[in-house]
Amino acid sequence: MQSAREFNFDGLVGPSHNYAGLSFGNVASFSNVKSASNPREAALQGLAKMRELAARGFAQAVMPPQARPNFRLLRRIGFTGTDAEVLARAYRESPVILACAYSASPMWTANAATVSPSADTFDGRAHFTAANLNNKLHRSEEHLQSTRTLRALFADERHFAVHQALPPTSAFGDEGAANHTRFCATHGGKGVEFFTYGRVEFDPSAPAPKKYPARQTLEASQAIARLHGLDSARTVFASQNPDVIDQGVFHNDVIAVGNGNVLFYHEQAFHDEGAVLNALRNALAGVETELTAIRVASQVVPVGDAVASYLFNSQLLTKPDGTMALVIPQECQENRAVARYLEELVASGGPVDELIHFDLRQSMRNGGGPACLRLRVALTGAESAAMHQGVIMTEALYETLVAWVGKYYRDHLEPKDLADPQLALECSAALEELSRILGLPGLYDLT
Ligand SMILES: NCCC[C@H](NC(=O)CCC(=O)O)C(=O)O
Repeated sequence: MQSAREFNFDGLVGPSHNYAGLSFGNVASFSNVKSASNPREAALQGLAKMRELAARGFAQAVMPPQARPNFRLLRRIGFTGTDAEVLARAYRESPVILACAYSASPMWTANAATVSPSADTFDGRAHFTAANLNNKLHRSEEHLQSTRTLRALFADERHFAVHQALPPTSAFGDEGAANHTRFCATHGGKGVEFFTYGRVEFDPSAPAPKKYPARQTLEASQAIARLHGLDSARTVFASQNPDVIDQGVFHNDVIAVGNGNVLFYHEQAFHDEGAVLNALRNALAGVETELTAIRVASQVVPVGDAVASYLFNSQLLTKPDGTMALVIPQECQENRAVARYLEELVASGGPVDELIHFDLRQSMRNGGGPACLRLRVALTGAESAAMHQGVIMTEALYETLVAWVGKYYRDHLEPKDLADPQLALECSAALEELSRILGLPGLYDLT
């Protein structure tokens, strides 16, 4: 067995970060619709998290933002003319579609792809499948750039396979790693891959939410397991609890998180809690690992508090001494039930003995917490040497990126600003310079 480290690839917030209320079923996105955003602060909050975790010795990398606005989308649906004319007409005729073309959402890289480390796959390569995100117009084209970016970062086909997104239809609704967790004894050893879904396309009798959409289907999760060549004895599929989707749990990572042998979850997360725990225990026995389940009861933290605080959208990170830290948003400290629970958790003598909190308010206002902002990629030493090195977070890269943000980012953006042709020019100049900083020429197709 090779040793491996888990890298967290955090999405760098783009220069047009904004609140457009585009995600029906995501409570925060809906309630902050059309409020003013601060792209500069958003980017700096994300960078501060990356810097701190890198400084603590966690393997940390940055995933570049996507080009905005998406002129290809706007032109394809009939907005013609110069770039400035396209923007003016889209703003006049359909400001919501202009907002979709300007969506901030690629910053949540947990939705960029599903990743299976090489220890789990049939050919011993790390496999990635870009998520089609086809439940929402504003996210449905992210996979094009995600595939391009992943292929630029993980170009060496001896080590990596980057699959294109699943067919973009509701039968294959796929939201990437937000509905996927891997359990293992060590990152380099064989693991158990755990897929959660909200709906089954071809079984109308399967549980499904009534009010809000289920974004992930079983069919999509199964397709990814097939593409990655996972061993069925070490793969578990589980239905989310449709009732909690209807309370704002639009991705499973809003109500559960796993790391190593630990599953930290809310008692209402799954349709059949007992069956999920049994399936995980059995699969983990095959890799000589025992599941540690940290279950949070509704009486202690009601689902509403979990959604409001993003307690479970935390990162559970293994520290060098084997204990775990929970990376939480500041909102957890501000919610009385959650703050009290967390105090008990770290004092309990269990695996989690430290809390690391960050102010991620700009992201949280769109429904993205610490876990949404990162894509986990466990890599062996040879694999991490083979990936593109320019995205690895260092103090020097942090400082360069802070200066870059200072040069290009506005500190105030309102819906009407999306029609300003100057903003589009600022975005493309910023990304052109960023691709130089990261050593990724040709990262963007800016034609
Ligand atoms: N993993 C967190 C994803 C949050 C994301 N929010 C958004 O797209 C909101 C965008 C807006 O409303 O402007 C979503 O719901 O998919």
